[in-house]
Amino acid sequence: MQSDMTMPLLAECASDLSKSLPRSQRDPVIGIIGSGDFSRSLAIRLVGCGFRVVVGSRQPSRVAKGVFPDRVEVRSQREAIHAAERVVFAAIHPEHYHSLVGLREMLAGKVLVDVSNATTLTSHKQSNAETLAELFPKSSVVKGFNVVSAWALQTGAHDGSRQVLICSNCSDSKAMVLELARRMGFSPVDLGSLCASRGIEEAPLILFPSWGGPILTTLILFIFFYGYIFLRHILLPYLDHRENNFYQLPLVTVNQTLPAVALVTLALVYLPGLVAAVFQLGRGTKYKRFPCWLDCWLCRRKQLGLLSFLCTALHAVYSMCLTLRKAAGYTLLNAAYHQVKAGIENSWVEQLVWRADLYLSCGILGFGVLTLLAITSLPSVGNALNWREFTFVQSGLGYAALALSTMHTLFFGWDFAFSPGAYPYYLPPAYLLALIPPCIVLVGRLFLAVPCLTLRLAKIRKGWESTQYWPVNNQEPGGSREAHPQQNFDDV
Ligand SMILES: NC(=O)C1=CN([C@@H]2O[C@H](COP(=O)(O)OP(=O)(O)OC[C@H]3O[C@@H](n4cnc5c(N)ncnc54)[C@H](OP(=O)(O)O)[C@@H]3O)[C@@H](O)[C@H]2O)C=CC1
Ligand SMILES: [Fe+3]
Repeated sequence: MQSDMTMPLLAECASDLSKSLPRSQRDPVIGIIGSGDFSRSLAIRLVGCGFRVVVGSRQPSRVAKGVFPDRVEVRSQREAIHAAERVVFAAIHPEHYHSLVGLREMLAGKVLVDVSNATTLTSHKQSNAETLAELFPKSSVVKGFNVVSAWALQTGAHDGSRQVLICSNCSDSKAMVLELARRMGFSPVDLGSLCASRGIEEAPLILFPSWGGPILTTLILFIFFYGYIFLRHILLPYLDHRENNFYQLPLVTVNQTLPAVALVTLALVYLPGLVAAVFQLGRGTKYKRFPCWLDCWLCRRKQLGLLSFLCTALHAVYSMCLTLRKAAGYTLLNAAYHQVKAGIENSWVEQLVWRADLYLSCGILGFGVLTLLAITSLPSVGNALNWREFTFVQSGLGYAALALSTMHTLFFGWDFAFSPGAYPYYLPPAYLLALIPPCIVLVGRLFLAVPCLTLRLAKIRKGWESTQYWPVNNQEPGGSREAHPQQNFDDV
């Protein structure tokens, strides 16, 4: 590595990068080898951030006009490396790295950024960045800009995809690339030495890393409620008195399961916030780390909320299709026949009409608010909101959605839960079980709204700490005391 030899120059360049330079000839020149898709996205982003870019192609004349913005120069690979002050991106596939060996001396002393992704998950292979470092021992190889899709490079999407992972054996070169990433509007994460490069390269291959837990939770809830409803409504009546309800399996049982899963999942979105608030109140500080399980749970709320939304949407569609079923037609005809036989002319029951209307209205409103929550959780929409608006939508409207869904279920149950007929085989209806978590959350939220608790929590979230956390020789809060650089989770 060239860290010793190039240190003063690299440091100088790093400080250059940190300055907000006007778009002029003084802008740092960045070289990109390769004129493919990634190169194009990177170049657009770089020029947009005030850098001058020279793309190095094997055949510059073959690169169509308009592929790159006008401010990007497309030259030969040699010219691009020569023009680049310090940083050269290798935006070519790793299989072709050896084709650059002839340029080794030109690349000596420069920072060579490897952006390649792995194509397969292997535990024994050398990473692409390590291969590049072996091929170019006189250059400082920095691994970086992975996980970011070409789309994110172009749009600068304000979500997790803004995070770029960076590692290198040369700390000065790494510092420079970290600063470059920051100037490009990303949130770079320093992962240490080049040993971390394989993990970085393989990161994009790991599918839905943050969805595993929420999907598994939803699946377990689905299996539990489906099994429970099957047992209570279908299997036990069949074993008991040969009542054949198996026709309910594909639609009715699924439609009873979905709202139960949706309700519990939605409660699981708001439960960790309450638990976190209880932790903060109990500890009297917000600077102490939450337990890992709570941290992890808090980070999965968006996914749980979206899965709850999916179940609710499916429940809405299933419910609308219920009347289209053959079974619904037969049931209606049978009921009409029995009514005629019994000589009943008017079957209108005012109370049941109110019940059905309130039940439907709460359901529709709850679904509407949940849809709004799902839309605002999209990065492009969420970014258009300021912090207070986002908190209002995600927390205020979130609780409204939970309350409406709970009321929808309560109106569905009406007073049925109090009749002995609701407990065949001593099993309560599934919706009663599903009501437990949201009721805990709503009651917990009301409890936290008690003024003395709200005020204490607000103080803690503004940085106040209980006296037990003051250092012995500095009994004044806020004095020279340094906050723990740990958990700072306000959004609970
Ligand atoms: N960090 C991230 O998230 C992402 C990283 N990548 C990585 O970026 C790299 C480039 O990907 P992408 O732009 O999609 O690929 P493309 O196939 O679109 O472009 C590759 C370019 O490499 C150049 N090249 C240089 N030498 C050779 C050679 N010997 N044979 C063939 N081509 C050569 C070509 O440009 P020319 O003909 O002008 O020389 C070609 O346009 C890959 O390593 C990929 O893994 C890609 C997407 C996202
Ligand atoms: Fe419903």
